[in-house]
Amino acid sequence: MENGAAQPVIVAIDGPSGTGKSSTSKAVAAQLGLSYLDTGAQYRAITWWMVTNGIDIDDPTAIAAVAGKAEIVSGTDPENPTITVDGTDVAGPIRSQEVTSKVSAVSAVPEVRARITELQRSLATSAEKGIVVEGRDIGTTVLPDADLKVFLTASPEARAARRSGELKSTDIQATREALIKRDAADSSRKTSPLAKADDAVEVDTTELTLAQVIECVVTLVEEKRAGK
Ligand SMILES: Nc1ncnc2c1ncn2[C@@H]1O[C@H](COP(=O)(O)OP(=O)(O)OP(=O)(O)O)[C@@H](O)[C@H]1O
Ligand SMILES: Nc1ccn([C@@H]2O[C@H](COP(=O)(O)O)[C@@H](O)[C@H]2O)c(=O)n1
Repeated sequence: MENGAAQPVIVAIDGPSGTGKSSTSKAVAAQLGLSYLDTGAQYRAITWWMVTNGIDIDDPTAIAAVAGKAEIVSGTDPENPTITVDGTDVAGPIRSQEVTSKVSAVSAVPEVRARITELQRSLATSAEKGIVVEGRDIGTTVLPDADLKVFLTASPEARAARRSGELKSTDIQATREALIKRDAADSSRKTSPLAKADDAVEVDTTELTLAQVIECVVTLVEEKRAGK
Protein backbone atom coordinates (compact mmCIF):
# COMPACT_ATOMS: atom_id res chain seq x y z
CA MET A 1 0.00 0.00 0.00
CA GLU A 2 1.17 3.56 -0.72
CA ASN A 3 1.12 4.81 2.88
CA GLY A 4 2.59 1.58 4.26
CA ALA A 5 -0.54 0.79 6.31
CA ALA A 6 -1.47 -2.90 6.30
CA GLN A 7 -4.83 -3.89 4.79
CA PRO A 8 -7.31 -5.15 7.39
CA VAL A 9 -6.97 -8.90 7.67
CA ILE A 10 -9.84 -11.23 8.56
CA VAL A 11 -8.89 -14.49 10.27
CA ALA A 12 -11.45 -17.24 10.96
CA ILE A 13 -10.58 -19.86 13.59
CA ASP A 14 -12.99 -22.76 14.01
CA GLY A 15 -12.93 -26.14 15.70
CA PRO A 16 -14.50 -28.35 18.35
CA SER A 17 -14.66 -27.51 22.04
CA GLY A 18 -11.38 -27.27 23.96
CA THR A 19 -9.07 -27.25 20.94
CA GLY A 20 -7.63 -23.89 22.02
CA LYS A 21 -9.59 -21.50 19.80
CA SER A 22 -10.08 -18.75 22.42
CA SER A 23 -6.57 -18.87 23.88
CA THR A 24 -4.97 -18.93 20.43
CA SER A 25 -7.22 -16.30 18.85
CA LYS A 26 -6.80 -13.83 21.70
CA ALA A 27 -3.00 -14.15 21.68
CA VAL A 28 -2.73 -13.95 17.87
CA ALA A 29 -4.94 -10.85 17.79
CA ALA A 30 -2.95 -9.21 20.60
CA GLN A 31 0.40 -9.95 18.92
CA LEU A 32 -0.74 -8.62 15.55
CA GLY A 33 -2.72 -5.63 16.83
CA LEU A 34 -6.04 -7.01 15.58
CA SER A 35 -9.50 -7.09 17.15
CA TYR A 36 -10.82 -10.34 18.60
CA LEU A 37 -14.32 -11.83 18.64
CA ASP A 38 -15.42 -14.84 20.70
CA THR A 39 -18.61 -15.92 18.94
CA GLY A 40 -19.22 -18.71 21.46
CA ALA A 41 -19.61 -16.00 24.10
CA GLN A 42 -22.40 -14.44 22.01
CA TYR A 43 -24.30 -17.76 21.80
CA ARG A 44 -23.75 -18.23 25.52
CA ALA A 45 -25.05 -14.70 26.16
CA ILE A 46 -28.30 -15.27 24.28
CA THR A 47 -28.68 -18.62 26.07
CA TRP A 48 -28.17 -16.86 29.43
CA TRP A 49 -30.93 -14.40 28.44
CA MET A 50 -33.30 -17.28 27.51
CA VAL A 51 -32.65 -19.05 30.82
CA THR A 52 -32.99 -15.83 32.85
CA ASN A 53 -36.29 -15.02 31.15
CA GLY A 54 -37.77 -18.48 31.66
CA ILE A 55 -37.87 -19.48 27.98
CA ASP A 56 -38.33 -23.24 27.45
CA ILE A 57 -35.01 -24.38 25.94
CA ASP A 58 -36.69 -27.53 24.57
CA ASP A 59 -39.09 -25.45 22.48
CA PRO A 60 -37.37 -24.06 19.34
CA THR A 61 -40.51 -22.10 18.41
CA ALA A 62 -40.48 -20.29 21.75
CA ILE A 63 -36.75 -19.54 21.34
CA ALA A 64 -37.25 -18.30 17.76
CA ALA A 65 -40.06 -15.97 18.85
CA VAL A 66 -37.75 -14.03 21.20
CA ALA A 67 -34.45 -14.41 19.32
CA GLY A 68 -34.24 -10.68 18.61
CA LYS A 69 -35.04 -9.40 22.08
CA ALA A 70 -31.69 -9.38 23.89
CA GLU A 71 -29.21 -6.61 23.11
CA ILE A 72 -25.82 -8.33 22.98
CA VAL A 73 -22.69 -6.18 22.87
CA SER A 74 -19.21 -7.67 22.42
CA GLY A 75 -16.05 -5.72 23.21
CA THR A 76 -13.33 -6.79 20.77
CA ASP A 77 -10.09 -5.74 22.53
CA PRO A 78 -8.10 -9.00 22.83
CA GLU A 79 -6.54 -7.75 26.08
CA ASN A 80 -9.98 -7.17 27.57
CA PRO A 81 -12.80 -8.94 25.71
CA THR A 82 -16.21 -8.06 27.16
CA ILE A 83 -19.80 -9.19 26.72
CA THR A 84 -22.98 -7.53 27.95
CA VAL A 85 -26.67 -8.35 27.62
CA ASP A 86 -29.02 -5.36 27.89
CA GLY A 87 -26.17 -3.47 29.58
CA THR A 88 -25.38 -6.19 32.15
CA ASP A 89 -21.88 -7.70 32.25
CA VAL A 90 -22.45 -11.45 31.75
CA ALA A 91 -18.84 -12.61 31.26
CA GLY A 92 -19.06 -14.74 34.41
CA PRO A 93 -22.61 -16.14 34.25
CA ILE A 94 -22.27 -17.30 30.63
CA ARG A 95 -19.61 -19.82 31.73
CA SER A 96 -21.97 -21.55 34.20
CA GLN A 97 -22.66 -25.27 33.90
CA GLU A 98 -26.32 -24.51 33.17
CA VAL A 99 -25.53 -22.25 30.20
CA THR A 100 -22.89 -24.71 28.89
CA SER A 101 -25.42 -27.56 28.95
CA LYS A 102 -28.11 -25.53 27.14
CA VAL A 103 -26.16 -23.49 24.59
CA SER A 104 -26.17 -26.13 21.83
CA ALA A 105 -29.98 -26.28 21.83
CA VAL A 106 -30.30 -22.49 21.62
CA SER A 107 -27.58 -22.07 18.99
CA ALA A 108 -29.27 -24.66 16.75
CA VAL A 109 -32.33 -22.41 16.24
CA PRO A 110 -32.04 -20.72 12.80
CA GLU A 111 -33.52 -17.40 14.02
CA VAL A 112 -30.86 -17.23 16.75
CA ARG A 113 -28.09 -17.94 14.24
CA ALA A 114 -29.39 -15.32 11.79
CA ARG A 115 -29.38 -12.67 14.53
CA ILE A 116 -25.95 -13.53 15.92
CA THR A 117 -24.41 -13.92 12.45
CA GLU A 118 -25.56 -10.38 11.59
CA LEU A 119 -23.81 -9.03 14.72
CA GLN A 120 -20.64 -10.98 13.86
CA ARG A 121 -20.46 -9.69 10.28
CA SER A 122 -21.04 -6.14 11.41
CA LEU A 123 -18.19 -6.34 13.97
CA ALA A 124 -15.86 -7.99 11.44
CA THR A 125 -16.40 -5.39 8.74
CA SER A 126 -15.96 -2.47 11.16
CA ALA A 127 -12.63 -3.69 12.62
CA GLU A 128 -10.15 -1.11 11.30
CA LYS A 129 -6.99 -3.19 11.42
CA GLY A 130 -8.68 -6.55 11.02
CA ILE A 131 -10.01 -9.18 13.35
CA VAL A 132 -9.59 -12.74 14.55
CA VAL A 133 -13.04 -14.36 14.84
CA GLU A 134 -13.32 -17.75 16.52
CA GLY A 135 -16.23 -20.17 16.60
CA ARG A 136 -17.75 -23.15 14.81
CA ASP A 137 -19.05 -21.80 11.46
CA ILE A 138 -16.92 -18.72 10.83
CA GLY A 139 -15.02 -20.07 7.83
CA THR A 140 -18.01 -21.87 6.33
CA THR A 141 -20.85 -19.41 6.88
CA VAL A 142 -20.17 -16.18 8.75
CA LEU A 143 -17.06 -15.00 6.88
CA PRO A 144 -16.61 -17.29 3.86
CA ASP A 145 -14.26 -14.71 2.27
CA ALA A 146 -11.91 -14.55 5.27
CA ASP A 147 -8.25 -14.01 4.32
CA LEU A 148 -7.17 -16.98 6.41
CA LYS A 149 -9.18 -19.91 7.78
CA VAL A 150 -7.78 -22.20 10.45
CA PHE A 151 -9.47 -25.32 11.82
CA LEU A 152 -8.04 -26.46 15.15
CA THR A 153 -8.40 -30.06 16.29
CA ALA A 154 -7.10 -32.15 19.23
CA SER A 155 -7.85 -35.61 20.57
CA PRO A 156 -10.82 -35.86 22.98
CA GLU A 157 -8.37 -36.99 25.69
CA ALA A 158 -6.18 -33.88 25.29
CA ARG A 159 -9.20 -31.60 25.21
CA ALA A 160 -10.74 -33.19 28.29
CA ALA A 161 -7.46 -32.91 30.19
CA ARG A 162 -7.14 -29.22 29.25
CA ARG A 163 -10.75 -28.47 30.17
CA SER A 164 -10.50 -30.38 33.45
CA GLY A 165 -7.40 -28.39 34.35
CA GLU A 166 -9.23 -25.16 33.63
CA LEU A 167 -12.33 -26.15 35.64
CA LYS A 168 -10.18 -27.70 38.40
CA SER A 169 -12.24 -30.87 37.94
CA THR A 170 -10.82 -34.31 38.63
CA ASP A 171 -13.50 -36.16 36.65
CA ILE A 172 -11.78 -36.17 33.26
CA GLN A 173 -14.12 -38.91 31.98
CA ALA A 174 -17.25 -36.80 32.66
CA THR A 175 -15.59 -33.75 31.09
CA ARG A 176 -14.66 -35.83 28.02
CA GLU A 177 -18.23 -37.11 27.64
CA ALA A 178 -19.71 -33.61 28.03
CA LEU A 179 -17.51 -32.10 25.36
CA ILE A 180 -18.10 -35.00 22.95
CA LYS A 181 -21.86 -34.58 23.47
CA ARG A 182 -21.68 -30.83 22.79
CA ASP A 183 -19.54 -31.36 19.66
CA ALA A 184 -22.00 -33.97 18.38
CA ALA A 185 -24.94 -31.58 18.84
CA ASP A 186 -23.03 -28.70 17.22
CA SER A 187 -21.90 -30.88 14.28
CA SER A 188 -25.30 -32.41 13.56
CA ARG A 189 -27.57 -29.35 13.59
CA LYS A 190 -29.13 -28.40 10.25
CA THR A 191 -28.16 -24.72 10.18
CA SER A 192 -24.44 -23.96 9.85
CA PRO A 193 -23.05 -26.88 11.82
CA LEU A 194 -19.53 -27.08 13.23
CA ALA A 195 -17.45 -27.91 10.13
CA LYS A 196 -14.09 -27.32 8.53
CA ALA A 197 -14.21 -25.05 5.46
CA ASP A 198 -12.70 -26.69 2.37
CA ASP A 199 -10.02 -23.99 2.21
CA ALA A 200 -9.16 -24.00 5.93
CA VAL A 201 -5.72 -25.01 7.21
CA GLU A 202 -6.15 -27.82 9.74
CA VAL A 203 -3.85 -27.72 12.78
CA ASP A 204 -3.86 -30.73 15.12
CA THR A 205 -2.89 -29.25 18.49
CA THR A 206 -2.81 -32.54 20.45
CA GLU A 207 0.97 -32.62 20.75
CA LEU A 208 1.56 -28.86 20.56
CA THR A 209 1.95 -26.37 23.37
CA LEU A 210 -0.26 -23.30 23.30
CA ALA A 211 2.81 -21.19 22.44
CA GLN A 212 3.52 -23.43 19.42
CA VAL A 213 -0.07 -23.12 18.16
CA ILE A 214 0.04 -19.33 18.52
CA GLU A 215 3.34 -19.16 16.63
CA CYS A 216 1.94 -21.38 13.88
CA VAL A 217 -1.15 -19.19 13.36
CA VAL A 218 0.85 -15.92 13.54
CA THR A 219 3.14 -17.33 10.81
CA LEU A 220 0.13 -18.29 8.68
CA VAL A 221 -1.27 -14.74 8.98
CA GLU A 222 2.09 -13.18 8.14
CA GLU A 223 2.47 -15.42 5.10
CA LYS A 224 -0.99 -14.40 3.90
CA ARG A 225 -0.14 -10.75 4.37
CA ALA A 226 3.07 -11.23 2.43
CA GLY A 227 1.04 -12.81 -0.38
CA LYS A 228 2.71 -16.21 -0.07
N1 LIG B 1 -2.06 -26.41 22.84
C1 LIG B 1 -2.48 -26.41 24.11
N2 LIG B 1 -1.85 -27.15 25.04
C2 LIG B 1 -2.26 -27.18 26.31
N3 LIG B 1 -3.33 -26.49 26.79
C3 LIG B 1 -4.00 -25.73 25.91
C4 LIG B 1 -3.63 -25.66 24.53
N4 LIG B 1 -4.49 -24.83 23.91
C5 LIG B 1 -5.37 -24.42 24.84
N5 LIG B 1 -5.08 -24.95 26.04
C6 LIG B 1 -5.85 -24.80 27.30
O1 LIG B 1 -7.04 -25.55 27.10
C7 LIG B 1 -8.15 -24.91 27.70
C8 LIG B 1 -9.22 -24.71 26.62
O2 LIG B 1 -8.73 -23.76 25.67
P1 LIG B 1 -9.69 -22.73 24.97
O3 LIG B 1 -10.72 -22.19 25.91
O4 LIG B 1 -8.83 -21.76 24.25
O5 LIG B 1 -10.42 -23.72 23.93
P2 LIG B 1 -11.65 -23.43 22.99
O6 LIG B 1 -11.41 -24.20 21.74
O7 LIG B 1 -11.86 -21.96 22.84
O8 LIG B 1 -12.83 -24.08 23.82
P3 LIG B 1 -14.41 -23.80 23.73
O9 LIG B 1 -14.82 -23.97 22.32
O10 LIG B 1 -15.02 -24.85 24.59
O11 LIG B 1 -14.63 -22.41 24.23
C9 LIG B 1 -7.62 -23.62 28.30
O12 LIG B 1 -7.37 -23.84 29.67
C10 LIG B 1 -6.30 -23.38 27.56
O13 LIG B 1 -5.35 -22.68 28.33
N1 LIG C 1 -19.69 -19.89 15.79
C1 LIG C 1 -20.25 -20.52 16.83
C2 LIG C 1 -19.72 -20.45 18.11
C3 LIG C 1 -20.34 -21.10 19.13
N2 LIG C 1 -21.47 -21.79 18.89
C4 LIG C 1 -22.25 -22.40 19.97
O1 LIG C 1 -21.89 -21.84 21.22
C5 LIG C 1 -21.44 -22.86 22.10
C6 LIG C 1 -20.44 -22.31 23.06
O2 LIG C 1 -19.23 -22.04 22.38
P1 LIG C 1 -17.84 -21.96 23.17
O3 LIG C 1 -16.83 -21.71 22.10
O4 LIG C 1 -17.96 -20.83 24.14
O5 LIG C 1 -17.65 -23.25 23.88
C7 LIG C 1 -21.00 -24.01 21.20
O6 LIG C 1 -21.08 -25.27 21.84
C8 LIG C 1 -22.04 -23.90 20.07
O7 LIG C 1 -23.26 -24.49 20.44
C9 LIG C 1 -21.97 -21.88 17.63
O8 LIG C 1 -23.00 -22.53 17.39
N3 LIG C 1 -21.36 -21.24 16.60
